[in-house]
Amino acid sequence: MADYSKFFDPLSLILDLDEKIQENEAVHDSSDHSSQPSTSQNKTSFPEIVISILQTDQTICQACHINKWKYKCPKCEFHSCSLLCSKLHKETYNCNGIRSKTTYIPMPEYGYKELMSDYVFLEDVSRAVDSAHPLIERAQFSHNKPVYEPGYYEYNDCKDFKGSFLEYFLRESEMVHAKVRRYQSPDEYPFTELKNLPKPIIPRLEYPPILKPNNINVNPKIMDFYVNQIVPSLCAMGDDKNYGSVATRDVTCLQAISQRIHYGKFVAEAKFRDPNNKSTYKEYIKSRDRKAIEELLTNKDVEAKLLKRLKRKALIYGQDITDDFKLDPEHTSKHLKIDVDLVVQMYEKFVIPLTKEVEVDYLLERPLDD
Ligand SMILES: O=C(O)C(=O)C[C@]1(C(=O)O)C=C[C@@H](O)C=C1
Repeated sequence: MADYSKFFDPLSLILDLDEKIQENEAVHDSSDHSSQPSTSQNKTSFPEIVISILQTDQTICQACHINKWKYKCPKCEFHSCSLLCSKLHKETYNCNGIRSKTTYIPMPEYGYKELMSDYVFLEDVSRAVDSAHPLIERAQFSHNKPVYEPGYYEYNDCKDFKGSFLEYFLRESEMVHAKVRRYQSPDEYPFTELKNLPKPIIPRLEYPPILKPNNINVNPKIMDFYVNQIVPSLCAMGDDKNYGSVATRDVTCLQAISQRIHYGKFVAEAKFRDPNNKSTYKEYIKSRDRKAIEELLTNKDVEAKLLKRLKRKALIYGQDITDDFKLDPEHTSKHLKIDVDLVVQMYEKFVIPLTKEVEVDYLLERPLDD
């Protein structure tokens, strides 16, 4: 953040100084009538006055140092009293006044508005693209069934592991990630049970405690759907022997889908905090009415928009850029590396419903008192 201790408008400082000096002199002049003799030693010195102005109390505008502040810059928290002072701080600190989506906000100030704004931001960057994009990469390889067959390989470094090559590779990846505290982040959930993962080797990061404590983890469902439905329908039949490449892509896909779906917890928290719906949510939660909760949090318009955007993005990112490539305005499948309709269907039939399931589960576990 900018160092405001050095910020001042010279003109206001002079005016302010003048005022302080006059006040100071008035105090000392009037003290002539008191029992305290006025001496040059007990007058406030010039540097002291400057310091006292620069260390103004927290209620004063940080631009003019005269008026009480009224506005707090959403980006850098600069306090200003007027449009003019706000403009001045923007110019001086080259601040655009737009709240950074990644800025940490202390929990008491983190309400429905911030949660929704973060959610919309994340929705943009991660909900549609990030979880669909890796699928395009995975679709470049054949199904490669052995990757998913338990016991296909024996693992010399862990003889008693009987899972598939994908599960082995996922577990190894998650062990490394656990060491660098990936699963302490409230939007990251491992597929491997936490008790089988090593402790982080670096200290815990403090995240704003937005979510209420909960144990919801739908990764077993995601794994099942991914291996048995997504991969076989998205990839060409057969075996091209690229097992390592396939496993790396699978891990990326699974993590992206998992993050997207578990993000439902944040969405649910935001929806619950919405002052317009809070009491209705509470009522449905108290009566354990899953269906009513789901209906209340469903927004069909958002779903339709999301699917439309997903299709557009998959069409664009899924284009095969060959030498004779020309952007196909009709988006015909001639240059496509992925079955776009299948991706959309997958979201419609599985990703969105499971996100909603997470939202409902979270709300049913959430304490009602705040
Ligand atoms: O955006 C929301 O409001 C959500 O709850 C998330 C989501 C989704 O999975 O994308 C789920 C349910 C809503 O009907 C719309 C979208």
